[in-house]
Amino acid sequence: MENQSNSKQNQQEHTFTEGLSFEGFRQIMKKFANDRDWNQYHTPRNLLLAFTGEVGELCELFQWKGEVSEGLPEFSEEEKIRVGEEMADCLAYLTRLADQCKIDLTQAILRKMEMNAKKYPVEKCKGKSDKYTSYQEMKEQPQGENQQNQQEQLNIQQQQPEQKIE
Ligand SMILES: Nc1ccn([C@H]2C[C@H](O)[C@@H](COP(=O)(O)OP(=O)(O)OP(=O)(O)O)O2)c(=O)n1
Repeated sequence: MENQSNSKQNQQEHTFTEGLSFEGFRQIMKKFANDRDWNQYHTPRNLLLAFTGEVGELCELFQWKGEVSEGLPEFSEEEKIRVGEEMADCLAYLTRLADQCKIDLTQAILRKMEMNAKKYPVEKCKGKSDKYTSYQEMKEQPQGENQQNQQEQLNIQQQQPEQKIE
């Protein structure tokens, strides 16, 4: 009986607690910095360094564990809490960084997800993890010339990443 309810729980979709938007979190972090007179330290470069430091702390928790599974069954409850804390620190600094750079993070996320959907159409990439460049359509060319042209196109795309999805 207990096993049945456990497996039912495992099948349930994992969700985040509702009620916090990116704008809400921006305001929380802004107030946190304002209250402490820390805007003077929260410069873009400092925040970027702090962010990467926290990414490092998150990586440290996974270091030497080998591959871990969905839901982190290999981690203790305490370790899982630490994982959440480090993720929160990463997001806190990223949110502050976006704010201090005057980037609308909500808009940037929505725009980027739309770009991703166009770049990785379901019908072309379902079940495949290839980079989008591997299935981009190439103009019909005679053999040999086509290969050279593909390499040239890849080189151009690598130099101009913002034009990749057009
Ligand atoms: N100048 C600072 C210092 C801290 N924080 C906030 C953002 C993070 O959410 C958290 C980071 O705090 P710590 O630098 O103390 O880092 P940790 O919480 O990871 O502590 P430790 O390094 O001991 O693991 O506090 C901040 O906004 N600006």
